[in-house]
Amino acid sequence: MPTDVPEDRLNNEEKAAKCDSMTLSSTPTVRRGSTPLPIKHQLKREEAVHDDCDWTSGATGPSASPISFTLALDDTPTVSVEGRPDGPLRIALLGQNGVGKSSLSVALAGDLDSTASVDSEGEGYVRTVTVDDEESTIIIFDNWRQDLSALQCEVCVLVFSVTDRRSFHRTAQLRLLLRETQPQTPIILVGNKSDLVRTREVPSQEAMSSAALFNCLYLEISASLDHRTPELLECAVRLARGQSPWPPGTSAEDMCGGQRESITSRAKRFLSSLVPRYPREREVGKFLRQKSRSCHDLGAL
Ligand SMILES: Nc1nc2c(ncn2[C@@H]2O[C@H](COP(=O)(O)OP(=O)(O)OP(=O)(O)O)[C@@H](O)[C@H]2O)c(=O)[nH]1
Repeated sequence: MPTDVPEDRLNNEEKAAKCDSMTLSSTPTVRRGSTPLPIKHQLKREEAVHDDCDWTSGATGPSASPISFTLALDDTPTVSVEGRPDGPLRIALLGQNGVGKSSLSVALAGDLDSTASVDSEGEGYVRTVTVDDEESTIIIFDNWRQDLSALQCEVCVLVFSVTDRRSFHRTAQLRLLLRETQPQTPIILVGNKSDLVRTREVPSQEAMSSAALFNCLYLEISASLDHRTPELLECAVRLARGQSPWPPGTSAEDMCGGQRESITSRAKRFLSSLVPRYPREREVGKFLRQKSRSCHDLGAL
């Protein structure tokens, strides 16, 4: 597994840092997904869109196992936060443009009118959440645009779109950079847009394997449909607290066990339950098979 970070990519991150003076540790700024970005950000967005990520990462094609909520490796991924952080828990969403970070941060922020604060000063959604009967204040950072080494957060959520292979490659790059700059920060790999089944480019199995390489969680969600976003939020909060991502008293087996059966096998099971299994039907089947065989042997007619 490569550990060296390509120098040009690091330079890009440095360039991005120079272009932008925002810092996470200072007062956070807030941006809604629909808020137009300043020109300099739009330019950076363009650059990122045209950023050529030519990483090969295995087979493409239809998803072998469309598991939507999965633990990649073991049930206790590296949790590096020593003790409980004092301040708000910072959750940073990173990923290529258009993968759904803004949509996800809004989904994670919940009901903005009552639970999250969005103002013109910051760049993050602040809300109070109760996870496992414990209240925590969290800040969700939608879009980190600076040098990754300056990123300060308790959990990094690397988002890609399952319909965009390049965005998946981008998360691999980001993970390498993060492991270089802050190896202790827990990472959650998130495959968004799982609702777009027909245009999927990244099979679940491949994403899981990739996450396993980095010993991080993999979750498949749909920010638009708010599918699995509550689970993501809970996992992120627990990891940020320095806990296991799963609810107390449960394990990865408990969490994923009920979802192991793929949609394909569920569909097969459903279809086979529709096929009549009466003796008369069997008789008809036998007759048809005989007839069919007889077509190959005209002498039998
Ligand atoms: N079908 C589907 N579309 C989604 C989902 N999440 C986001 N989108 C759409 O994807 C597009 C991009 O979403 P954004 O949330 O703006 O993505 P982003 O990563 O914040 O993009 P930038 O702000 O450019 O970095 C929008 O049209 C969203 O409606 C999803 O789960 N399913």
